[in-house]
Amino acid sequence: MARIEVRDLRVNLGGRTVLRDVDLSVADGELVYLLGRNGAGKSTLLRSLCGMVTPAGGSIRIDGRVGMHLGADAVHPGHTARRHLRWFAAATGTRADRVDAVLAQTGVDAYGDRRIGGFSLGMRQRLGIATALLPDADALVFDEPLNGLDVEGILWFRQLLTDLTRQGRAVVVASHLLSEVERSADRIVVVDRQRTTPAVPVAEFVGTHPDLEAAYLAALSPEAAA
Ligand SMILES: Nc1ncnc2c1ncn2[C@@H]1O[C@H](COP(=O)(O)OP(=O)(O)OP(=O)(O)O)[C@@H](O)[C@H]1O
Repeated sequence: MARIEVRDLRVNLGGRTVLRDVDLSVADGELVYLLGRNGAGKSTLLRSLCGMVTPAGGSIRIDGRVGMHLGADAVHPGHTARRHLRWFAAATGTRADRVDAVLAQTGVDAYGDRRIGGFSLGMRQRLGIATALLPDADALVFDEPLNGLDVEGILWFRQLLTDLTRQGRAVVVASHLLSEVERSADRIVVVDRQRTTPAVPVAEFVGTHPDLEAAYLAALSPEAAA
């Protein structure tokens, strides 16, 4: 049984269907990237995995804990990074000593006692990544974690994803950065017209196209009909 199992998922938001017929399985040690246009439904799928959106149909099963980073702004600006993580640890029943560990792991320890309201986007992304790492989870979900990271941060995050999957964790990431997807995805899913394509390995997805970008563009529905 896969760590993450989504079957026939349907999600309605604001009176309209955002996702339908979504199936997705992610095994331990696997990194699946979600691609798709702005507004396609990637965040909605990730939020559904995390139990933050109630599906209108279908099922979602995740075996074990989920670590989540669903956006750089899901924090109280008046708190320090350390206080945010302590609060989050208490709220999720996580051992308090993991706060210092993830602060160091993500580099947030350099500004851990500053208020989040004064953080740059990259600093907030790192804090979000720290929050996802905090529960030492079996499954991890990251929504556009690369936006705002500097070059060293992007390299660091790529290595982090490799480490997380080598440790046997199931990881799902939404991103528009095809260069990163190409480098590290095990499988790719495109969210388009409320549906998802089957999760396939990068080489299979690219097929006879010259590169991932060409394959991705070919996989999209015509924009006018989206
Ligand atoms: N709370 C909400 N109420 C109503 N509609 C919503 C809500 N949240 C999202 N939507 C709609 O659901 C659709 C999917 O949005 P979602 O944020 O999942 O897209 P996305 O693929 O993550 O986009 P992006 O690449 O821009 O981050 C959009 O049409 C959006 O307007």
